Amino acid sequence: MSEAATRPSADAGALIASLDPLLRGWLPRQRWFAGKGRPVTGFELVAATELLPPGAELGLLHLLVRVRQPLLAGPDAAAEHELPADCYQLLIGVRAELPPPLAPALIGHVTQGALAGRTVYEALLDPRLTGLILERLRMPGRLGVLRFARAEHSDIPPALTPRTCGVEQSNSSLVYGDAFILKLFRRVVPGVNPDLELPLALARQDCARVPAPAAWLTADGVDEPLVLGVLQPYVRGACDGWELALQALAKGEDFTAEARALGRATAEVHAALAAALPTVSLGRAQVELLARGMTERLEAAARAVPALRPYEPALRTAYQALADLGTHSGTVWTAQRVHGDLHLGQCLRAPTGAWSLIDFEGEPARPLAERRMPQPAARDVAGMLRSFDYAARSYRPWSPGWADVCRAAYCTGYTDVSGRDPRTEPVLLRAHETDKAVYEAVYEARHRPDWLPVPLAALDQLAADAAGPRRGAATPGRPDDVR
Ligand SMILES: Nc1ncnc2c1ncn2[C@@H]1O[C@H](COP(=O)(O)OP(=O)(O)O)[C@@H](O)[C@H]1O
Ligand SMILES: O=P(O)(O)O[C@H]1O[C@H](CO)[C@@H](O[C@H]2O[C@H](CO)[C@@H](O)[C@H](O)[C@H]2O)[C@H](O)[C@H]1O
Repeated sequence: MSEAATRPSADAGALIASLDPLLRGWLPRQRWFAGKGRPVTGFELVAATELLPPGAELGLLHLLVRVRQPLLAGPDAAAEHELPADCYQLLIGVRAELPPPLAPALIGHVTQGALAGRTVYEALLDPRLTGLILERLRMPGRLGVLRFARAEHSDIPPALTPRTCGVEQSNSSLVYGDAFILKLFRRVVPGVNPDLELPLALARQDCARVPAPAAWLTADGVDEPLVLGVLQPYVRGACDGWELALQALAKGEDFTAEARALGRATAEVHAALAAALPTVSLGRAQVELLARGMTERLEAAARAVPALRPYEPALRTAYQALADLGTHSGTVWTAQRVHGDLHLGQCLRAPTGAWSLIDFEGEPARPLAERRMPQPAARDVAGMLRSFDYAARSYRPWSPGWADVCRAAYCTGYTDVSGRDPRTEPVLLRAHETDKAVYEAVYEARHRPDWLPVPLAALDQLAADAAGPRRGAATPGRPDDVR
């Protein structure tokens, strides 16, 4: 293919036909493949771009591929996507033969078409090819449907040594010289990706809590624009909040100072987001809509995860209480852009002790339009409160007291900066915490069934609280009712 043949063409059609049998076997095994549990019935090429034309020795193809899969019942049914077929970003290396260190990258040997006789493989495991991707990002411009952009004043040195980021994740990341990290989105959805939009908005506010995008990769000229990757400064020597929380639990150490610092960091990011992007007042109709959305997610989740069904009637009352408050008391909440999937794993602590927040994509299974809607800041607060509970419950013996004090310290830190204590809105907070735990139950049923008891235990407690406050617990509305 030449550069002119970067849109689907007869050549490109032949290319995908030749890769089809190999991708069918390889794709479902990838951690980031969102369609697990449903058979792959075919591929449709959206765009193919040669980042390095496959010459005699080496080639690099950038593919956007729609994966056809039937919708089945089960946990997936709660996670409808807005596209008829999910679109994935693939970076395919092409060689005559794979050198032994690249053996784990193998996708397969092509037997037909222009690449017949060649070996194709996961390009992100090949430093020669990932180095080339960074060089492209350093030079703004277009290649086929791909557009490489760079932030003004960003300084990206050449020839930084690339390595893959070892963690299991929903996307794929590459670290360059411990100076930058490039996140390449795997399942890509049309429209503005909040993982680029929000960090750019925060950078405009000089918010130091979020690494500012240095360069990014998008596609246009396809059906709708797509955000494909974001390069950000790498927080060297950082440890994420989840690891730190587990270490503290293992050593029997207090984590409340960190929890309070995290509360402050969250409030700073919320303030910067509220300053950068529109906020709205949630009147009666909007609160009803919010509560209805939560109820519908609960219903869908209960259809998909049978273990949720016994709690459904009691959990509904948490949402009803939210709707009632909005309707009858005239309470008006403010909604703003939020992180959307905040948990301890999304918080990085630098060796200096400073916390950064990352991964503003929101809950990946939710439609993009929903993820980009202004929401009460309580949504992120609830995500973090759930995360302290997760950490405490994942450690044996379970130490509920550890979670209680962290949750309270987090809220105190949030109040330090915002002047608003999230605990003074217990109905709003409880509804969001319930909604988050319901999401987690679906997430765990789908990805990590062994972890399902963690959100279920929380839902059990939330359902009991909805029926009446637990004995010895503070009255709802009192600041210490957060646990
Ligand atoms: N700016 C950064 N500095 C250091 N490490 C980072 C940075 N951004 C991400 N990471 C690391 O990469 C991992 C995955 O990043 P994340 O944005 O959460 O991807 P995903 O959406 O695929 O989960 C994080 O858990 C963290 O370990
Ligand atoms: O991969 P993402 O960061 O986009 O988030 C997804 O995976 C998370 C698990 O890796 C999941 O988080 C849940 O488990 C965490 C512990 O592993 C816990 O700290 C979180 O509180 C809990 O929600 C997240 O929900 C999911 O979207």
